[in-house]
Amino acid sequence: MATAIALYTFLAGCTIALVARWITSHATEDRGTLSVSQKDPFWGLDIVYQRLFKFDKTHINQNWEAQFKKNGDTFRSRPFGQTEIFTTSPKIIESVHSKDFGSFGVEAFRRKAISPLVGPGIVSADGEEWKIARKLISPAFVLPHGPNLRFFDLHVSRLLERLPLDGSTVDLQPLFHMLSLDASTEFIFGESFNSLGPNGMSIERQKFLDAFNYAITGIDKRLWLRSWNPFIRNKRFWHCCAIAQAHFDKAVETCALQRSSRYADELKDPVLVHELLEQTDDRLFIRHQLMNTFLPSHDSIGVLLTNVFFVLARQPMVWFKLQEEVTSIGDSELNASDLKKLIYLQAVIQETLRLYPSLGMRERVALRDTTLSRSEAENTPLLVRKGDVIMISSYALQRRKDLWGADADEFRPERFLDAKLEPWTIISFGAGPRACPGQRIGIFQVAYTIVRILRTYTGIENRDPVMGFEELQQLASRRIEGHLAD
Ligand code: HEM
Repeated sequence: MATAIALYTFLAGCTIALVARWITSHATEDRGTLSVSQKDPFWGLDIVYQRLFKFDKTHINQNWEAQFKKNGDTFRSRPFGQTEIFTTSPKIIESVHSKDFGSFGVEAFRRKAISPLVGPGIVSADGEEWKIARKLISPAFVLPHGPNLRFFDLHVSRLLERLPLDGSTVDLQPLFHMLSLDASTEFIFGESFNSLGPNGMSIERQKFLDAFNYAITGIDKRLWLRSWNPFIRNKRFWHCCAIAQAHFDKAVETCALQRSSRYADELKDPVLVHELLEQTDDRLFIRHQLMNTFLPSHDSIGVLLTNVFFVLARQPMVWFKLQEEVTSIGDSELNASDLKKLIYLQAVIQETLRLYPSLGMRERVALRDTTLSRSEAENTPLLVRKGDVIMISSYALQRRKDLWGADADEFRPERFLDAKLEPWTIISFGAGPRACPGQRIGIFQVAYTIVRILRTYTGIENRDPVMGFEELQQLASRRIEGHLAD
């Protein structure tokens, strides 16, 4: 009986909360000429059902792209009374990311989901808090002479040692993720995890990584559930967060002790922990900033390299063209400016990011009432209310046929050589003040790794029975399976 009363009280409470939310979200007000993607005008239960049960989990980005094809470049829906504006309009994207940057934030939906693991910091902060965090970590990304190769080169050499030379099959994906981990830990702590090293990672680091990876799956759920988060009960998630944080705390202490010897080597790239230790003694704050940077960086180049080789294995012509370009510069040592001159290689990386962006959909929440215009031709401005969510699909934007041509779905790197790009039609690294600070380092590392592989191997052959790109959504989109190269 008591249980039944509690259940009914709970359901009544939920209904009242939802009605209040529906009323306060101005459900009946005209939001410009936007098409609406839902049949149930009140709760949007049809779209909730569709997202939960009809969306193909291995093609989430394509599911959203299909919605844009059906409803136009900008449409809205209102699941449970929450207004969501989905868009691939370059003009709206420009406003949200740049012109009207201050009216939009991420904290409302990211903070509660992410901070149990990484704490408050750049990834989940808005306003002043975000500005301070961004300013603090920025010096570590300033590399006046381009990234230093000495250390990254060692990681790539170790990767190459693990690739067979006898034509046998190899799964590249886990190796690229190890490379990514080794490079990002080098950048953050000045000492790599060396997962590709001869002895592999230490047991302690492996324990940290397992805990961190498990916690990420929890964060992913929390991001999806938004305000329903408190209903998740998972002791293991909290335990894993604690393990990961303890590892970072210990690493910060060790780095603080090594500080004086660190600067003896002037040739080294800046290291994030040391840049932060220069600016503050607050260890908890430092741990938060480090973990906030580790989160987007630890697998970033791993995902991109995997996607590049996914394409190369399926399009040998692209591989041969790359090899021609790389051969033309001989066997000389490579620095950042040499790599920039390899324009076809740069185009291959850009084209991979266009078709397979690691963040296919990103959200922003309106922090105040504002208006946005959709295009030069569209006179009616779009009214956005405080609390509305803007969902920007870079995946669908970067495949729009009216922006990229009839062959938008095809992998054609030449498009980056031929034509001048229209602004705000590609946002693979984000854009505006919040654009990825690691873009230069990331592109450099990816380009360098590809060149080293091209110099070692004459060809590539796909041995993956799955030809299409199947996604695994885990904060970022990545491939489910590795592909196999020769
Ligand atoms: C090479 C592959 C990479 C890609 C495709 C990529 C992509 C992105 C994107 C799309 C965002 C913006 C997210 C948003 O708008 O909400 C972002 C943010 C960020 N990225 Fe990257 N990233 C890469 C590499 C890196 C690296 C190597 C680092 C660090 C060493 C890094 C650190 C960050 C940080 C700290 C942010 C948050 C910036 C802020 O909110 O102000 N990324 N990245």
